[in-house]
Order: sequence, then structure tokens, then C-alpha cells
Amino acid sequence: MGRATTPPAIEVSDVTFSYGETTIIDRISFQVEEGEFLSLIGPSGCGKSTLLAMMDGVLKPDSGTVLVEGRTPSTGEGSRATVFQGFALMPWKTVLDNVALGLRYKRPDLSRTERADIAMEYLEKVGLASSARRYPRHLSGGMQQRVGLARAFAVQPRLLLMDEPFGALDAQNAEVLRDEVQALVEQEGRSIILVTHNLDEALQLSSRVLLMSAGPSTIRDDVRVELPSRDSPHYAARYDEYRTRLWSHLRDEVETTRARERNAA
Ligand SMILES: Nc1ncnc2c1ncn2[C@@H]1O[C@H](COP(=O)(O)OP(=O)(O)OP(=O)(O)O)[C@@H](O)[C@H]1O
Repeated sequence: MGRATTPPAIEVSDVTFSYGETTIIDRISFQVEEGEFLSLIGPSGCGKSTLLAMMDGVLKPDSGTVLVEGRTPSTGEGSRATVFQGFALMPWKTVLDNVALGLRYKRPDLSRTERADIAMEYLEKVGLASSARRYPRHLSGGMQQRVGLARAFAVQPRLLLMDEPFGALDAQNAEVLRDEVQALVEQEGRSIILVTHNLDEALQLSSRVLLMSAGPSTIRDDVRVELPSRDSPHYAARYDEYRTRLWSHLRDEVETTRARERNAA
């Protein structure tokens, strides 16, 4: 009674979304609590990016509501940051300026020097301080994605939305960056939503995995991931249990999508 309650980081209630005549998302509901790291997985085209865009205020549901910290999101709010597969860096700006740019929009209260100092601090965290004065075209894909991560984390968002952030990287770079994301998350402790095709990535990084069905998508499974530390003798068995469960559902949904594609062809 009279207790102040913090709204969930995200509250998706009975959301439906269509592109034209095609229903993509069919009455989906779930909540994400503050500090949760949620991975969204599901077959290609089931609407993961669409759902993320609604959380970012870029798209609006046809019916139902998406609330972020209790409010309808609109674009460009400082409490959120996004990381996408395509890096989205400004080619004419240096690495340092690219990171500082995010701060300029999201933390206009800071001076130019303060922004540069923070940008540098985050470039150090992702191991790119020595490339601060270089331009994105001079960096490898992995390095560019690190700049994207530094830019997103530098604004210290309460909510971080990531859409296939490792998708354009080779396997080794993806592995290194996943470790870096994990380290940043442990230091910063924010709410995170990760869209991924990679079940292992979802299991290794997140505290919860939401599996979407083939479209019109609903929630097929919702799994809280509680793994012991990696050096525990129980880690492998527990990991396999989660993986087997999620993969059996995911495989069904991928097969449904493929069968539909074959019928449509
Ligand atoms: N602007 C648009 N107009 C019409 N259809 C669209 C538009 N954007 C996406 N779609 C379609 O909506 C469906 C959902 O797209 P979305 O990108 O959200 O899926 P996804 O699960 O993120 O896909 P993927 O895993 O392949 O990245 C797909 O079939 C896609 O082709």
C-alpha cells in the first residue's frame, strides 16, 4: 500500500503489427525487468527487428502497447542506445568524434571536452584508444563494430537495443566482441535486448531467451537462463539442457517458415 513501484524496463501488451495485409506480430505480451539481458530469437522474418523498432519508438503497434519505463517511447531519447549490424558510423568523422556524437545528442548538458573525455574512456574499454584519431574506413569490421559498441555504452543508456550486432563479423571477431559486451554489461549492469540468430550467443550472453514463432509470430518459449560459472563441472550439462529445449522449438519454427516459403514459391 502506497509503495512506489518502478515500472518494468519494457512492457509489451497484446501487441499486433502488420505490414500492409501481412500480419507479422500477433498479440504478443511480455515484460522485461530492469537489469535483465533478454535475447530475442526466432526464424528469419518472424518480426524480431520489427519488435525492436517498436521498443525504440521507430514503429508503433497497430494495436496493444509497448511501454519503455512506463512510457510510450519516441525516437532519439537519451535513456536508450542502439547497436546495429551495419555499424552506422559517420565516415567523415574520426573514431573519437563518432563516439562523442552519440553523447552530443543524448547528453547535451555536457561540454565538448567532457564528451571527448567520456568518448576516450569508452574507446579504452573496447581497446581502441590508439585509433581515436583514425577514420572508420581505416578500421576492420570488428574494430568498427567496437566503435559502435563504445558509442552505445558511452551514453550509459538504461536500455540498450542490439540487432545482430555481431552478424557482420567473422567468427573470431564475433567471439572477442561477445566477451567485450559481457564485460561491459557486468560493469554497467543495464537492461539489454539482443536480437540474434545465434542460439549459443543468446545462451552465453543473456539471462533470458524469448523464442518467437514463425509469423504471424507469438511467443513460443520463454526461458530464464541460470547457468553456473563456466568452470563448474555442471556447466556443460545445464547448457546442453537449455540448448536442446530451445533448439527443438526453434527447429520446428524454422521448418514451418521454410515450408511456407516453398509453398509460396
Ligand atoms: N518496411 C517493410 N515493408 C514490408 N514488409 C516488411 C518491411 N520490413 C520488414 N518486412 C517484412 O516483415 C517481416 C518481419 O521482418 P523483421 O525484419 O522484423 O524480421 P526478423 O525476424 O528481424 O528477420 P531476420 O531474422 O531475417 O532479420 C519479414 O517478412 C520482412 O520481410
